[in-house]
Amino acid sequence: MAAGRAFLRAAPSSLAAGAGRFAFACPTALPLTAAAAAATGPHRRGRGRCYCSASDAPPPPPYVLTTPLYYVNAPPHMGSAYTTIAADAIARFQRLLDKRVVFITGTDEHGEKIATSAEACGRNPKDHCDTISNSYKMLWADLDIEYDKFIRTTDRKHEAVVNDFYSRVLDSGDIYRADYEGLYCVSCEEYKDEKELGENKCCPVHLKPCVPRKEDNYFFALSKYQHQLEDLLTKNPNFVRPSHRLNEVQGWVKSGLRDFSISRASVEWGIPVPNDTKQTIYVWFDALLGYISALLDDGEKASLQQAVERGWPASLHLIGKDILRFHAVYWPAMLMSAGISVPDAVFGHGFLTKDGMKMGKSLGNTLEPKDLVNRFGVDSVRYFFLREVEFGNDGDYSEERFINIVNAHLANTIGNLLNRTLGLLKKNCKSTLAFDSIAAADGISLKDNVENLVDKAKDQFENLLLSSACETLMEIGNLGNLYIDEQAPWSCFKQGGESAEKAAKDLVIILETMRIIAIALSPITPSLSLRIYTQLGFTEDQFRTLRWEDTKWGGLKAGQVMMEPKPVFARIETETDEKDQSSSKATKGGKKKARSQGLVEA
Ligand SMILES: Nc1ncnc2c1ncn2[C@@H]1O[C@H](COP(=O)(O)OP(=O)(O)OP(=O)(O)O)[C@@H](O)[C@H]1O
Ligand SMILES: [Zn+2]
Repeated sequence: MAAGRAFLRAAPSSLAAGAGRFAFACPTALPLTAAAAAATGPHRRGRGRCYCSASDAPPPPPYVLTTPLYYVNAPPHMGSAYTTIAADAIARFQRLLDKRVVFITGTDEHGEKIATSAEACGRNPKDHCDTISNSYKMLWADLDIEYDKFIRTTDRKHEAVVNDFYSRVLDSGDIYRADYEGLYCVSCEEYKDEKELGENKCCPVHLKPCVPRKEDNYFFALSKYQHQLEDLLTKNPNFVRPSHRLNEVQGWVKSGLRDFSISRASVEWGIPVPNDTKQTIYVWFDALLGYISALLDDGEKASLQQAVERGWPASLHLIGKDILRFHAVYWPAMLMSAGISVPDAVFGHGFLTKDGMKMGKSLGNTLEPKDLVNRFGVDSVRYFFLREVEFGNDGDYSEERFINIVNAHLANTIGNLLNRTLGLLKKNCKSTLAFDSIAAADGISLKDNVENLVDKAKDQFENLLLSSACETLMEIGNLGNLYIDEQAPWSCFKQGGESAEKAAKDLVIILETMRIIAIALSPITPSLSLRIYTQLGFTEDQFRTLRWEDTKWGGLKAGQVMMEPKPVFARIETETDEKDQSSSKATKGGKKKARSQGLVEA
């Protein structure tokens, strides 16, 4: 195929299936949840619903979002979890906007590093890949990750797609054979330019000396795409985000692109090069294709064309900055060569660091996400990393900071406010709302402030400013706390009459604020949001069908009965807390401790 063909956006011929938890099959398209089918019939749009429209109009293209396919040289760590949590939050936000989301993750399983790691564990490579790939899946379940597709590069369908792709690039005249000599970092699986290496020719990421290598390989004519890549980056400045990374990529391209080798003669654990079984395909020329082969359903005809028609191009590749060159330079050029649309955007976030160094499997300086979940709960882990690290920049982990942030924001600002309010409602209103939230907020500025902040958070989510979105939503919580403290409904109830009526309205106002926070924060803290939502008297099924537009003020109606107040978030106890508690027990009968856990009224 000619390299210069038009890059048309593929019209999806059918729809990507959701995760296999839906019980009812729609006859025409996606499966439905039992509840959605019972409540609404088949023609609904959104997560867990079918997308077949009554008018039979073609469905809009899906929002395809990917994480890197993680290398199975070792089990996942907090760095891999960070990208996946961020992607999950973005996918959940897009689903709230009623987009048809295909969230892809998976594992990259070929190459020298995998073969070596398998040997070190005394396993054959396939068994090793099965074990490690599974550990990723288990961690994603622990972290409330709702992916739609999990691709493994050892899947058969993937191999078929890689073969088709290789043939297309060959037909474009972009593959040739040559000798190559250079310095290689096995951990990066990449030849390095000497000028980017540190002392003793060490890789700057892995701090290990690169080794001289000479091979007779197949090459991809990257240099041919210099102008097309320059054009792509100039005409579409949003292709690489954040903007400082675009500058970096433009710098690489401007400095001149060198063809790169796409096969390895010395590596057996890989997909054989078509028509040359002595070589295997270079791991990156294989793994990147996983984003396309993931779109295929299991069991369907596996071909590149079929996969592309399933929803390509990707809307967003979310990656760490370490693999930006592969995604923002090599990958679009490869796609151009094969006559396939380039993705809409690549976002390269920063590193989680430990003592200033990138946390990574090769350096072994990792933090275990499962330990953090066991100790602090999944919402804390998701919230802390997305709130604390400005998305795009590096961030260092500190346990003290983790505990302080999570306690201040999730336990105090959110959990305690809900608990105090529900406690007052139980004591004074039999846990039942006396007013609609719209009527209760008539003339109250808090309502306008909440609405403005929700709009701001939506904008921030849309622009991937995840930390800022958390901050904005916490501002709403702070306004709620300020409001209840200023209005002091506990004393108004005691006064009776109009004051008590006003107090009953104030409780509705706060609970409506909590309802809105629960929805808007659900991309970040889905479990916590569900607990808040069900305490407000809604069902889990209602929670699952929520959309962003449900953040509009007015969801709570008079007569709605709230649940028993139960702390929705357990404050993380520290040694200082324990000391405080023993002294407060002696003086105040433990009231302080109880309040810090969200157990008592103001
Ligand atoms: N310290 C980190 N901070 C943020 N993201 C990370 C970090 N480490 C890994 N990731 C995520 O994982 C991707 C790299 O995946 P990979 O499986 O190669 O893990 P790795 O731990 O970086 O491996 P290695 O240390 O061998 O390079 C990154 O692009 C990023 O998405
Ligand atoms: Zn390296």
